[in-house]
Amino acid sequence: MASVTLENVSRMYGAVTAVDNVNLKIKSGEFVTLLGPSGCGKTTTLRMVAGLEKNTGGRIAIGDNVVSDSEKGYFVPSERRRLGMVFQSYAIWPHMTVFDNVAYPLRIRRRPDKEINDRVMNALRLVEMEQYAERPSPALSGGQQQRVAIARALVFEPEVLLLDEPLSNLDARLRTQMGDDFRALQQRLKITALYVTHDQAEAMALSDRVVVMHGGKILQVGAPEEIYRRPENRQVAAFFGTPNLLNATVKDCRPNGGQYFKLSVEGQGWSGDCHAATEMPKGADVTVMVRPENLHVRDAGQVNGDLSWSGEVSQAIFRGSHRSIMVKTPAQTLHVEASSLSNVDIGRPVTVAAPVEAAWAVRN
Ligand SMILES: Nc1ncnc2c1ncn2[C@@H]1O[C@H](COP(=O)(O)OP(=O)(O)OP(=O)(O)O)[C@@H](O)[C@H]1O
Repeated sequence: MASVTLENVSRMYGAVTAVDNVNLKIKSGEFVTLLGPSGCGKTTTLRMVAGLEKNTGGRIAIGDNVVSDSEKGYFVPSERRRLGMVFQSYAIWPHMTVFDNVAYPLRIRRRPDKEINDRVMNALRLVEMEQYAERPSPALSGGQQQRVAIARALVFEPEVLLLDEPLSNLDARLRTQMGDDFRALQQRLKITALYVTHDQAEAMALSDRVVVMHGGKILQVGAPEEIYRRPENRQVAAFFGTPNLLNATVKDCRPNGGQYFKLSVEGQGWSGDCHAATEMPKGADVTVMVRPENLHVRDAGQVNGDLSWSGEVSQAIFRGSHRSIMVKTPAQTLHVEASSLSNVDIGRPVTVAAPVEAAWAVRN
């Protein structure tokens, strides 16, 4: 398996900059996901690595081989890049059996029958579909068709696998299961994978690292937990779920002994401690992020946390797996995700609290 390197990669369409100076190194065997809202440049980035689109700036390398260098006018076509690709529309041919679908890329390259048979059966075994080899493709479920598409992408033992929203045609339950299965397969085979999705939960569950994109640029690259818990700015924070974002001012900042700084902050009618990645001057305006699942509702006055707010319950919604509780405070309404067993009356005065590890501050 090979690494993938993008150096100052850009793509212009006339005056539109679809991808703007992207730098990224995907290590051999790593699973990296490009995540971002519609139009942020994910697909264009993937298609440039695939060789289906030419970069108008920068260089792309697969392993030690440069495959595209816009300054030198050098471009290796897609079919010579040793890539496997899986797209949203599986592109399974309905008039062929499962075996023939997977064999197709080998047949057009006129490989010997014995090699075709061995490689196809091996690829089908990897996705646990060998017993369906002779089945006509239309007689498969969506999840099975997707596995055939993955087998076909693997049949050439590609150096890198590129996947563009491959699970988005599946229903929610199958999507999670296929995602988990695919992650297990990727780890077992140590495939280098570049994956595109706009689904945050999918990106977090599958990836070694997530690349958050916006407007053609990379906003942040990091392990899923790092990006979720320690976003670099308000935009990345707001991209995952529905965090509480509170305006505050820094009163004090000191090293925390570890990697982070501990801040004392003050907002409208509240104060407390939180963590930050960088040192912040006294008086600096910050946004403090606290995720709904890390907030706890207590009886009024019962302070049990490093940060707390006084307020009144304005709404409580049963959602099956949890209960969404809205608490109106002088600063703003806080969203708390509590156990579905918990129950609170509307209008009741409460204290909302969070531990210091759950509160993360970024500069405004
Ligand atoms: N062939 C094209 N001609 C002109 N503009 C294009 C072309 N392809 C893409 N774009 C523009 O480039 C930008 C990035 O598109 P891209 O498809 O990479 O986004 P995306 O993040 O993959 O979005 P989605 O999730 O909707 O697929 C968009 O503004 C899009 O309109």
